[in-house]
Amino acid sequence: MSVVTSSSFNFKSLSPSPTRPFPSWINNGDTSPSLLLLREISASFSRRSANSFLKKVSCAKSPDDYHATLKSLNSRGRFPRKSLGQHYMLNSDINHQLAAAANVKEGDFVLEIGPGTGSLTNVLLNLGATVLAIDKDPHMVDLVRERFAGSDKFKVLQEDFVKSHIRSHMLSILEGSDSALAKVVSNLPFNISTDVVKLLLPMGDIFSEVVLLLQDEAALRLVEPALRTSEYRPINILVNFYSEPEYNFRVPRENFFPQPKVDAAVVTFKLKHPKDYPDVSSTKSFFSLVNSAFNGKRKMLRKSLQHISSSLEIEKALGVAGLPVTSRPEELTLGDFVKLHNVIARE
Ligand SMILES: C[S@@+](CC[C@H](N)C(=O)[O-])C[C@H]1O[C@@H](n2cnc3c(N)ncnc32)[C@H](O)[C@@H]1O
Repeated sequence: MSVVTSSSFNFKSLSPSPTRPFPSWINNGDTSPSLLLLREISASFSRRSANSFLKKVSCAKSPDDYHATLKSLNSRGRFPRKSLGQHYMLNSDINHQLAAAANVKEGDFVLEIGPGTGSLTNVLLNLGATVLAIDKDPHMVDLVRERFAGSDKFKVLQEDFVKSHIRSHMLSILEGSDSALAKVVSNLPFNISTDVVKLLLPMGDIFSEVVLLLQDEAALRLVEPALRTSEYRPINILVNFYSEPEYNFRVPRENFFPQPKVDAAVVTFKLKHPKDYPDVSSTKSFFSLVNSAFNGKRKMLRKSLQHISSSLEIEKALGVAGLPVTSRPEELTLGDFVKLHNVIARE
């Protein structure tokens, strides 16, 4: 595995037409666009880290290594955009591990959010999957459309994933295919990860697995929240209601270009089929109860749920559900919320 360190990269320092003088140790004779870009970036490194960086670049063999990624972006005059969370994956081992976590194989249908330059897409297509990719950046869409123009197993849409009609896109792709359920594999922009989780996890009738590269701390909070902590939130109830989550492994920040300020982690959500969801009369009223409960996080449920029933009735329902009358939301597991909801719904 070749890990590139570019710790001092700064989005703003990257100018499309480099005019700053480059340090003499970088070969000024080569004027290829990617080397100019590389020099611009490297100008902000120390001499030692830049030397080791260049050495690693020259050793890299992947078609999506540091140099290839820069070249690909530079061929379109593109620079990573912070607002779009554009941190490109440089380590093809990680892309392979993402695909392996979802057990991607010949004949699978895979949704990829944010293909970027297509490094993960390439791995998915090589495994024999059909890929629907959605990217908000029209330049990245053009780039991957061109890169995979020869493949009839690739389709890309230029859309904001959060606003996309993903259910109808997937149903039209799966229609008439033998493949029962599709998979999601994605190196996500961190800023839309919560929205993506909320959108995709309730789609157990369409997807079997959702494998995401998330911010490490966010991943831990989603998968291993501790009861009675401030990190325990309604999204933890949602994650466990709709899926079996698993934290796979941490991905150090050095594997991305440009390097983010935080590490990432691969998380697998095995989606439950709707027939296996916890038994509640209405998911809408269940999550409405959960959200109301957490609205008054420090409050006891007999107070925060007063708009549903009187304090006395909530106390009674808590008792019937086998819970202390003084319960607070962060003390209840998914199972406890299900019991409480069903007791209240029966009354
Ligand atoms: C972290 S980069 C990952 C790129 C590529 N998958 C890789 O591993 O190198 C995130 C990608 O998501 C795209 N993106 C950002 N916001 C998006 C949104 N709301 N909907 C769809 N794509 C988005 C960015 O343009 C970028 O290509």
